Amino acid sequence: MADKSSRGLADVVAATTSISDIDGEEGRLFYRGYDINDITGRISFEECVHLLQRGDLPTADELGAFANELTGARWIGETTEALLPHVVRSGTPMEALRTLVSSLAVDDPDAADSSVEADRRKATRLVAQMPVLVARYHADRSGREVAEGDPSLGIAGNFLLQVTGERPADRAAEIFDACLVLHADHTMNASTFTARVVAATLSDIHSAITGAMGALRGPLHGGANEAVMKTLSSIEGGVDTVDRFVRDELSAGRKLMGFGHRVYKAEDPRATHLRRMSEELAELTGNRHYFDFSRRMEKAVFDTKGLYPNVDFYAASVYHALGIPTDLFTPVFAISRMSGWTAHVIEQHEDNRLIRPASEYTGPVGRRWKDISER
Ligand SMILES: CC(=O)SCCNC(=O)CCNC(=O)[C@H](O)C(C)(C)COP(=O)(O)OP(=O)(O)OC[C@H]1O[C@@H](n2cnc3c(N)ncnc32)[C@H](O)[C@@H]1OP(=O)(O)O
Ligand SMILES: O=C([O-])CC(=O)C(=O)O
Repeated sequence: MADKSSRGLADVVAATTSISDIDGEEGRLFYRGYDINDITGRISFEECVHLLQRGDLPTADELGAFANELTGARWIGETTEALLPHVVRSGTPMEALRTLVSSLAVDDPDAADSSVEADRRKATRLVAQMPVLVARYHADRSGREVAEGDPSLGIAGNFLLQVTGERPADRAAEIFDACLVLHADHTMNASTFTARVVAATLSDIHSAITGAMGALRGPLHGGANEAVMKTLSSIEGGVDTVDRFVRDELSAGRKLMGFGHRVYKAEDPRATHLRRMSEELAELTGNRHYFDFSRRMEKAVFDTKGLYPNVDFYAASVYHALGIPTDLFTPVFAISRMSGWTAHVIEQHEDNRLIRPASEYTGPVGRRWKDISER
């Protein structure tokens, strides 16, 4: 047994995986051996899901069949439909969606089957269901009918259609599709690790995903994209006030969300792509406000603290420009990460061992019981 604990399990190798890999020194990310820089903008999210869940990029025939499977699974089931009006009334979107994702298990046709083959079918279904669930949630809380889905659109385009109520421009759908690819998997991040811990008790895939949703929600993980938008929009004054804002926040000992990373010692490669997308959308929409503020903040944080932006930083201005409501940014992350989480649950179940690390005891020793009257 290791004789020293690692705070936050930093640098501990907690699993073997063939799904994704990171070179933190060089700032590189690989999905099943493909460099993210090579595939972003070249593969669709559907191809990415196939790669993560099934091991390879699909052939044209495989992609056709897989896309049909995904389109056919754009439903949420009677139980979730019935639960929806109850959960929209309270809590944040991630709280509601965590409950709703769990309820998807009830009407899943493979609910009673815990085989790896059934895991695969459930995994594909969950990827198709998540965007529908987020869109339905948003429509219900807004007191309107969800826009009718379009089976000719992929997951990205259909989601933008159903959330904004407007058919997205082709380029907007392409950019969002690339965002989904960029967020799909990231080795042993907190939510994926959570999913694997749950799966490793031989619990079911919906339980593992429900746990992952809870872990993703926090502002130190997926919740940071929403926090970034709130920070950017809280800055009063012009872009020149950003330097002072950053200085004040950092000198008060507060963290700036969207910066720093446990693994990357160089720029997060996803941030490089998202920065470009943010700039392109600023040009396309004719509104540079949040892009300019983001650039200035990035420079100020780097100059003051030497921290790089992570995936959540430029995702905020990109999602905002795409018309996605701020409190749906983390649910959007979950739509994409569902592909990685489910791939990891399958991998865990295929070669399982209970995940049960050790701990280092730091409490008192040698205490003796006293009767309650003497304590
Ligand atoms: C999809 C994702 O999950 S990406 C990450 C999303 N999360 C965020 O953006 C939240 C802001 N970032 C952070 O809190 C951290 O950088 C994390 C959680 C991502 C990584 O955490 P850790 O590896 O545990 O690093 P830790 O929090 O210990 O930071 C190390 C040092 O850098 C500082 N630091 C790290 N990130 C930040 C930040 N965003 N703002 C200010 N200071 C920071 C810490 O204060 C600490 O300084 P110290 O050594 O002087 O005390
Ligand atoms: O890997 C991490 O710790 C967090 C992260 O960037 C992600 O989950 O995408």
